[in-house]
Amino acid sequence: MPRETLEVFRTASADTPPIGQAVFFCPLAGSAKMPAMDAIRARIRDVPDFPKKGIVFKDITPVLQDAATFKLTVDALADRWRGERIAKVVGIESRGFIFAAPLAYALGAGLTIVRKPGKLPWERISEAYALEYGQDALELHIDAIGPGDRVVVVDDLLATGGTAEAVGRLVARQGAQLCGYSFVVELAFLNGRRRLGSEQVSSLVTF
Ligand SMILES: O=P(O)(O)OC[C@H]1O[C@H](OP(=O)(O)OP(=O)(O)O)[C@H](O)[C@@H]1O
Ligand SMILES: Nc1ncnc2[nH]cnc12
Repeated sequence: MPRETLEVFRTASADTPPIGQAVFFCPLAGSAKMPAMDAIRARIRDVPDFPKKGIVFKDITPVLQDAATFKLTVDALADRWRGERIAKVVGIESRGFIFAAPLAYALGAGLTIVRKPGKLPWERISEAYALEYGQDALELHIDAIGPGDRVVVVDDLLATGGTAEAVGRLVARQGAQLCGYSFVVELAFLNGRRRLGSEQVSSLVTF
């Protein structure tokens, strides 16, 4: 197992309740008895050895499957950016799209999608970023955001920060104003926020 793979995906699992317990708590999500962030945290499932042996994958599908928890997750993301005159929410393929679209709707902002190579049909710019083996890239339509647009970049999870950092470069190349990055989950031990500029980063749940 390459060392970087282990570091990116390994997360502590001891403090995450089993999913059966989370189902029990669901009706209290967002109430005084169970604050929103705890309700979200309770529904993030650790999956050991996915996608490779030694990796603990943070599975967000239980957050999505529960109506109350999905709603309070989107509401919590929106609360961070309400009143900030955000013109575009930039969602990162693919799990970032899940949260970026309802956030854009909640803020009355446009949705901009950043996609993996070969998916966007129109004229585009591209930024490479490091993976465990070699490189990948992300792409943005040239007419998606423009000079002065106030934008927030959204993804489900911050690990090393390489993905979000590449998107930050795409945003900067278009002359848009990056107001910050929003994540549902942050793997703090990987220090991704330091790479992005800590003051720029907000996340709902930290492991
Ligand atoms: O901070 P980093 O170390 O760059 O890692 C975080 C990225 O990894 C995951 O995406 P993945 O590439 O697995 O794609 P997916 O959303 O299509 O599953 C996650 O959704 C983030 O985009
Ligand atoms: N541990 C992890 N769980 C889910 N997505 C990830 N992306 C990078 N590391 C991850």
